[in-house]
Amino acid sequence: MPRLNHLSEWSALAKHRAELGEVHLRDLFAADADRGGRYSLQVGDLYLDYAKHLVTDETLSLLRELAAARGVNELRDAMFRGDKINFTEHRAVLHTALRAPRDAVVEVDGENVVPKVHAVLDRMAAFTDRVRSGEWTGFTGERITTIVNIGIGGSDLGPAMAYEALRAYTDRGLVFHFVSNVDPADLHEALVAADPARTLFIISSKTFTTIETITNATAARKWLVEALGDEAAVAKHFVAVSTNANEVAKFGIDTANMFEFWDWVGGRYSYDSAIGLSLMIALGPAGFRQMLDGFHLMDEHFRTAPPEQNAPLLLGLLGIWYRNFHDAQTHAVLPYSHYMSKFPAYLQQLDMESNGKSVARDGRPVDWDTGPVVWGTPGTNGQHAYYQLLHQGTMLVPADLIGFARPLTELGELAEQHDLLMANLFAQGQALAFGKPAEQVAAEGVAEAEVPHRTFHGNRPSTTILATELNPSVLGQLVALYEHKVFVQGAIWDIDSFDQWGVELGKVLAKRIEPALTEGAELPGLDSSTATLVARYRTKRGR
Ligand SMILES: O=P(O)(O)OC[C@H]1O[C@H](O)[C@H](O)[C@@H](O)[C@@H]1O
Repeated sequence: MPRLNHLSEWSALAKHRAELGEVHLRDLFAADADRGGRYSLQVGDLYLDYAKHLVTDETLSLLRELAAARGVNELRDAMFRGDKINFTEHRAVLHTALRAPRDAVVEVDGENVVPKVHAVLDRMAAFTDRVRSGEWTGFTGERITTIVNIGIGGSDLGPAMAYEALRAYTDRGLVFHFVSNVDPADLHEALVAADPARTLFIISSKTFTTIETITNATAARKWLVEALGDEAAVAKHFVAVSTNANEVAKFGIDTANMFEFWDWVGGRYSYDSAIGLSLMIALGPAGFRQMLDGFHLMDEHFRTAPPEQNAPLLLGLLGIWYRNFHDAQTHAVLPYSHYMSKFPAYLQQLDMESNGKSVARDGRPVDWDTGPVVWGTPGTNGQHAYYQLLHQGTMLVPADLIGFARPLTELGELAEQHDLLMANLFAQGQALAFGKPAEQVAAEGVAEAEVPHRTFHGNRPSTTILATELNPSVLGQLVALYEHKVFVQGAIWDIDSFDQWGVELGKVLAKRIEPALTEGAELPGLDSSTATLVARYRTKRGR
């Protein structure tokens, strides 16, 4: 297959981009009274409005032609089939099997993995029921009331994000902490008010060798054993989630208390696996299943919907349009929901660890840009902080505005504020797209010298995702939408979206540097900048 930028479909898009020039959304809307209706999709509970994008019918069809030329559908089918599309690690990529129904068949090396998936889900559900009912007690017979997930990256961000998003559906009698940082402050804050006799630790690590997680888990075990005065307490207060039974046993957790997953689940695609155990305890097995069904709904949509109606394909292609043909370097995700506060951070790993690559499948450097910086915080807070740059800065920042039509019933009378929240979402999409022309500003009587400062050029693209309400299924649909969007982009950029070699070097160097900090070990050949920092640190640390 020719390199991406040698494809005629690529050149056609570049030519089209030049021809479109600075066409304004005001004109695109004026020319088509039904643009808002035509440029929209409904998938499950998600309504996607993509009318406020700098695209025409021709742009969209050229983008779809690029996807076809890059074999996006073929690679998608290979992923769902269990082919080893993670080619640098020779692994299948089957997070979609984690949410497949019980009777589905997905084979890896000739073995159907779906029964294994459901066997673990069943064990998780049984354990969850025991913890929630109080049947599973701590070492001294007390009921478990605090659950601490210790994990990092994909073994933290998914459950932490989803717990926050779905708080209203959780057992409010249980307290949850998600400890990830090797900064001792993180564990300290989780334990400071916790009662050891009532605390359950879930040690979540695909490899069970991640230094931050093992360090925190070791400290937690020490805290527990010291408090309860018996090593035997570990069995009642520690469970593990991992693919690596040997390391779990070495750490001292009985593998009977281990929940398994597999090497064909990438870390950042893993929270539907046993990595979601803390979340399942929070939601209960039925809520967790609703979430998995939401994921599955989007999987099926992605797998079967025609290109014109395929939401992940569309979002992926729009991202390509801005990244590669408008030089947009970042992508903002702006949820208009307080509960979704951790969603952008979750997407950062999903997107940036997947597509922050610069080597193509053929081993040569890419000659095109790949993944953008993904960032964001909940609206409306961002409006009073960085939206200034979105509206009047010099960068083009495509944005996803995410909102929910119905407020949660739990909010009671407070739900009245929801309309104001959503009015802000709609207003921002409108302001970004259409701006406020100088003539309009001047007509309002603004002094001439101030007119340019108060003018909004507009033409800043956004997708609006309006979901019915925030619930487990809808969250699953949303996350899967982004997973598959990232997949589409990786396929087009011709990179391996499922490895993460870029995180390795720092880990190796940290291991080398640590003995220099603790024991003053020599570090031959250390650069003068790092050497000075190390020496200064030791002095200030009193060593
Ligand atoms: O689950 P673990 O093996 O502990 O890995 C935790 C995380 O750390 C790694 O360095 C990777 O960058 C992540 O993809 C992974 O999710």
